[in-house]
Amino acid sequence: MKMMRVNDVTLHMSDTGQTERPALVFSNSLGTDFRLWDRVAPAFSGHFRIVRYDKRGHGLSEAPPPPYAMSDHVGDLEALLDRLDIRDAIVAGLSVGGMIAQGLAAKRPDLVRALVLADTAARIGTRDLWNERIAKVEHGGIEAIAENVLERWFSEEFRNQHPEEVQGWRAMVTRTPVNGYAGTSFALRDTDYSVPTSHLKLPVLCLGGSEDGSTPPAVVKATADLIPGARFVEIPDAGHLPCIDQPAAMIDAMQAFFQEARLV
Ligand SMILES: O=C(O)CC1=CCC(=O)O1
Repeated sequence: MKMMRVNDVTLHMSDTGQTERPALVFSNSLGTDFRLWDRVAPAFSGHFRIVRYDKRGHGLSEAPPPPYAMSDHVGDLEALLDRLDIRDAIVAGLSVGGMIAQGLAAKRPDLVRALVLADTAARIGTRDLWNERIAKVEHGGIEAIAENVLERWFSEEFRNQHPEEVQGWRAMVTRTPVNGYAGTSFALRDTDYSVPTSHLKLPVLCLGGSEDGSTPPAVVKATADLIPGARFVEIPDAGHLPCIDQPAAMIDAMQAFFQEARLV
């Protein structure tokens, strides 16, 4: 276990793969920890230094009281990469992790060489949606929203075919500290990166799961359309977490992008 204190918060992280090679950094979604990438990260460990971390309020990282701002999450990743002496990373972020990646690329272009934005957007949801979600978890805990979260994360077919696995993901989301879940929901509520994201100038791959109930493919594509030269790929039979239900397709799309953009 590796813990690092940066930006006034203690983060749980992992730093593996080829330490002398360029870094591929993963940032995960609301209610998940860095095990989210267990099926995808190993495919890249021969070519890259692989950095994963639990953002504040998630996994084993510290969970300060809410609210959080997206700039807190961006500042945490910025400080983590500075501390690890990493420049020119490929940052792959899913959902809010993809927003953190967009924010980092806009703030510190020296840290980010390319982006993989999976099941994310420049703005996710509405103010009302996040206010309602925050009220529910603050009153009823994560249990109060768990079933709805799983319905957005996974297609009905996946939930029927993999009930034990879905139970594991349910455990992950319900064990997320309320402070962390609500804190990050405030950050989502208050963030619209449409303008800074439209000014990004780097290779970007946007991925959308065809069955994503949270950021449907059209929403992801609308963000891809904001970014000059960004490529959009829809992953068939994938929900909000293609790294879980379609990891091979996600790996293929990333590998093709890395080759095309001469990142490997
Ligand atoms: O809707 C959900 O629960 C999924 C989600 C939205 C932002 C995020 O990171 O995950």
